[in-house]
Order: sequence, then structure tokens, then C-alpha cells
Amino acid sequence: MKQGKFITLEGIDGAGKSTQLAWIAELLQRAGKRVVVSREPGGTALGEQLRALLLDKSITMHAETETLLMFAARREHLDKVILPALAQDQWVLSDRFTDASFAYQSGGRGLNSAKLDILEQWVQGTLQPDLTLYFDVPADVGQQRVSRGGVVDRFEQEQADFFLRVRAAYLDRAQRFSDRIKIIDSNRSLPEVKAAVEQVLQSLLHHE
Ligand SMILES: Nc1ncnc2c1ncn2[C@@H]1O[C@H](COP(=O)(O)OP(=O)(O)O)[C@@H](O)[C@H]1O
Ligand SMILES: Cc1cn([C@H]2C[C@H](O)[C@@H](COP(=O)(O)OP(=O)(O)O)O2)c(=O)[nH]c1=O
Repeated sequence: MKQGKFITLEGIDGAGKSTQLAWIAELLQRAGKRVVVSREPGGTALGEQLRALLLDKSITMHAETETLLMFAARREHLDKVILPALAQDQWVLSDRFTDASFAYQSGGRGLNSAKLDILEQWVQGTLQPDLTLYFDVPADVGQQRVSRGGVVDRFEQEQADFFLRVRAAYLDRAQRFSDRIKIIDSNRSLPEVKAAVEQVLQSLLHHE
């Protein structure tokens, strides 16, 4: 049976992922693909409840608790949404996936990445996204964009040095997995970012 493709969007808070997501789905649909749009943490009923806990500023939790909840939500997301959709030749577009755990929980919080390697293997086996669009902005630009939006969540309230580490971890992974992760310079106008994304997607569609 033909498998759909799995595309993930990544970046620090305020990079502009969510802004680009809707038209990316439309572009794929125009190319004749059936598209499922989802997000992490979230994407399922249980996952959305875990998301609410994870983003709640009034809750404090150990970095490992945070990591385990992210992967618990991911396990559910894979089981209920991602794997069934791919098996039915649908394309899955997810706002974040496991790269975010390496960037935020390892890079940002300082968790040993060997623990994340174990969880990744446990929860997803060998499954990796076919393509990851990493929206790159300097930490201060991301923070400025987020603060313009008003209310901030448990991650968005972090200080500049946290986002510097998260971004560095993303860039490190983008270098290590350069076949899969495409860096989109998002410190540009919306049309310029859109054009860069479109080029990467057209190339993926062309090589199908
Ligand atoms: N290229 C851009 N230039 C200026 N502002 C942007 C750009 N992309 C997104 N924004 C704005 O930045 C804010 C955060 O964007 P959003 O897409 O929600 O980021 P993310 O989902 O990556 O956290 C929004 O107010 C959005 O309108
Ligand atoms: C998937 C995932 C998200 N996160 C964090 C990053 C974000 O700050 C937050 C929620 O992501 P996001 O949906 O990008 O937030 P928003 O809708 O406010 O732009 O969860 C992790 O720390 N680890 C993970 O594995």
C-alpha cells in the first residue's frame, strides 16, 4: 500500500510556523494530496489535555516529567492520528514533533539527550518525518513576536538564554540531519518566508 508523507514544522516560539501552516496544507491539497493537519503536544483528545497541563504557567514540573508527558502525548498521536493517516496514503502535517523535545527538553532544559534517544526509539521506533521545515529566527526576534501576541504560556515565559539554547539545539540537529531538516530563514518578510517554503515543498512533490 502506498504510504503518505510525514512533514513536521519546527522552530522556537514566535518563529512563524503556525502562520505558514494553513497555506502549506492548501498547497499540498492543490497538488492532489489528502492532508491531515495536527500538532504536538496535542492532536488527540488525551494529547490536548496533556498540552493544557504542559503549557499551564501555574504548574511546575521536573524536566523529566515534562519530557515524559511530551512523549506520552506523542505515543497517542502516533497511534490515533499519524500512523493510521500515513497508512491510508494521507499526508500528515504536524506543528512540532520529536525535534522539539531535543531542542526544548535537552537544549533548553538541559536533559541528557541519551534519555531522549531511548524515548524516541521506544515511542516511534525507526519512524522519522520525511521532511522537517525548521523556521529559524534569532531568539530575540522570536521573543518579540511572541510578546506582541499578549498572554504567554509556560514555555514562552522563559528567558532569552533558554531560547538561545533551544535555537542552538535546533541548528545542531538541522546540521546533523541535513537530508531531512531544511532550514528556512524566517527573519524575513512573510512573502519571502513563504517563497522559501514553497521551493522546498515543490522539490519534495517533484521527487515523489
Ligand atoms: N515573517 C514574519 N515577519 C513578521 N512577523 C511574523 C512573521 N511570521 C510570523 N509573524 C508573527 O509572529 C507571531 C508568531 O507567529 P506564529 O506563526 O504564531 O509563530 P509560531 O507558531 O512559530 O510560534 C504572530 O503574531 C505572527 O503574525
Ligand atoms: C512537541 C513539543 C513542544 N514543546 C513546547 C514548545 C512550545 O513552547 C510549546 C507548544 O508549542 P506550540 O504549539 O508551538 O505553541 P504556540 O501554539 O503557542 O506557538 O511546547 C516542547 O517543549 N517539547 C516538545 O516535544
